[in-house]
Amino acid sequence: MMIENRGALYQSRRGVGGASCQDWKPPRQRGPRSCTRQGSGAPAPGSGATIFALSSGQGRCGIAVIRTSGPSSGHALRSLTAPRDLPPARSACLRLLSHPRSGEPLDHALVLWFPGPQSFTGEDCAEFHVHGGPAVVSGVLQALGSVPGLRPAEAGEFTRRAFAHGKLSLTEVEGLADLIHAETEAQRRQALRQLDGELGHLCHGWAKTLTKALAHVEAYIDFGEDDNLEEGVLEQADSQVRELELALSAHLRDARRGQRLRSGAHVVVAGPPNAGKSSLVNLLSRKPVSIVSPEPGTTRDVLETPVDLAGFPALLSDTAGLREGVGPVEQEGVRRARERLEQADLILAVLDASDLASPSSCNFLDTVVVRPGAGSPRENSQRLLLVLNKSDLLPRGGPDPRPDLPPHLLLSCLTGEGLNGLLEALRKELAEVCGDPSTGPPLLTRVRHQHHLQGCLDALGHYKQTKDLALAAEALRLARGHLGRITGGGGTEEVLDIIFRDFCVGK
Ligand SMILES: Nc1nc2c(ncn2[C@@H]2O[C@H](COP(=O)(O)OP(=O)(O)OP(=O)(O)O)[C@@H](O)[C@H]2O)c(=O)[nH]1
Ligand SMILES: [K+]
Ligand SMILES: [Mg+2]
Repeated sequence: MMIENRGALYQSRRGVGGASCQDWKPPRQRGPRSCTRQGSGAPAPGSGATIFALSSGQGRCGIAVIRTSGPSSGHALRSLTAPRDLPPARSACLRLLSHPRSGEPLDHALVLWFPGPQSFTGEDCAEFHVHGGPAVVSGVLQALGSVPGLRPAEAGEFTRRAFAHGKLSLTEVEGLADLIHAETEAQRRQALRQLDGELGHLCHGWAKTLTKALAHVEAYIDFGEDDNLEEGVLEQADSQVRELELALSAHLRDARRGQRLRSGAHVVVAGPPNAGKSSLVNLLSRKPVSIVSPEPGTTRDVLETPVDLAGFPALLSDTAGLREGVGPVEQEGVRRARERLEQADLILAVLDASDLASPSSCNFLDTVVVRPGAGSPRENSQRLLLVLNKSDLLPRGGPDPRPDLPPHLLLSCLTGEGLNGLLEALRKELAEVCGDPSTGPPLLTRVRHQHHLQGCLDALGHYKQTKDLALAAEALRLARGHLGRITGGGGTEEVLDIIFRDFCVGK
């Protein structure tokens, strides 16, 4: 805040809108999942009804899990297991399930009873672990449908109810969606950390700092002329805001990484014709994605394939060999290859180790790899791994073919020699590109997170610029509102719809 003469700038006794920092409820502390949290802002769609769904995957399987959530869960469980009573809470019991109307036996199943609020959704829940045959599953689903007050669940409705009852924050809901969809180890780690509430905790910590700063500013507004007020309250608020700005900026700089970890890093394989680019793509994706042939200029289009590269998700692109003076079709391929290179997060630059002196190799080294000392560091934080392929064609145990080249790896796609070294190098590079979910700070995996952090930062910018105490307090409230929305406070229905759309029925 740029306050020059505080006495003269005193504006109002309570700031704009009159809301004090007391209005803001500190978010739930992590603890047993039994506690409920008010004010998540999302009404559960159709809450009141009891929902049921198959929660395990579709199709024939050993065990299928069907669950219910809502006030009639206990009644449903009793109806299907009559004449037995409800099992003890949270312990598995073997029961004969029968149709409540016809009495026809359906299956011997393990049943579980989770009285609310100590359940996933916070409501009364029941689980039926039945044999996974399609007829058993549909029989039990039909039986549940015949119990009054029960209806099939919509996609994501269990999780939405958990959110509405304060069992999960919005970032945790996103973590859960990501965990269900995680295809690589790094994605799983990231999702689990988010589900465990790490990002939420970070935001809560930041929001707490803002609440303190706001309290200081409001105290000054209220008692600025009082002698009792501790010296330097506004300076304290300013320094808290400065620290927060630094922290938020650091996280925003990393924002792209988390998004890459969610959707896959762009890894582009490029090099002169016949270097073995397609051979490498096939080797890394463990399937014949691209045609390999001794004829230079085989690959023309950009061929994309999603792969798990050393535990990280990547979109691997094979491209046409870069060379000049070719026909129009190959020329178009070369143009597309160059275009794709610009979008790469990581370039896998491939050269034929036995052909490093050819004009196309030299040209590629000069224009794409850029020799040390010859050019500036790569723009836009793009990374590059230089791979000299066909090492099997070099004399065995001979010297490095080109010690003057930038750091490089030797590989033979033919024999597989050097593949482990390449995967290890890829793991390190991708940890830079996507962030390392085993060690790094919590990642911002969604544009939504980035948007609100930026909004918070902008509001802090206004705080610093304004000379008006009331507006400064308002800017702090706005900044805190953005942090709250990351974890789900006051979320609009549309945002919730988008997030819950990631879920399937039964989750
Ligand atoms: N000896 C040896 N030959 C290889 C190796 N890798 C690929 N080749 C051969 O090199 C030739 C070219 O391989 P490709 O994978 O088609 O090369 P490319 O870079 O995709 O070629 P273009 O798409 O034409 O630019 C093929 O005959 C491959 O069998 C290797 O490690 N050692
Ligand atoms: K080729
Ligand atoms: Mg090729």
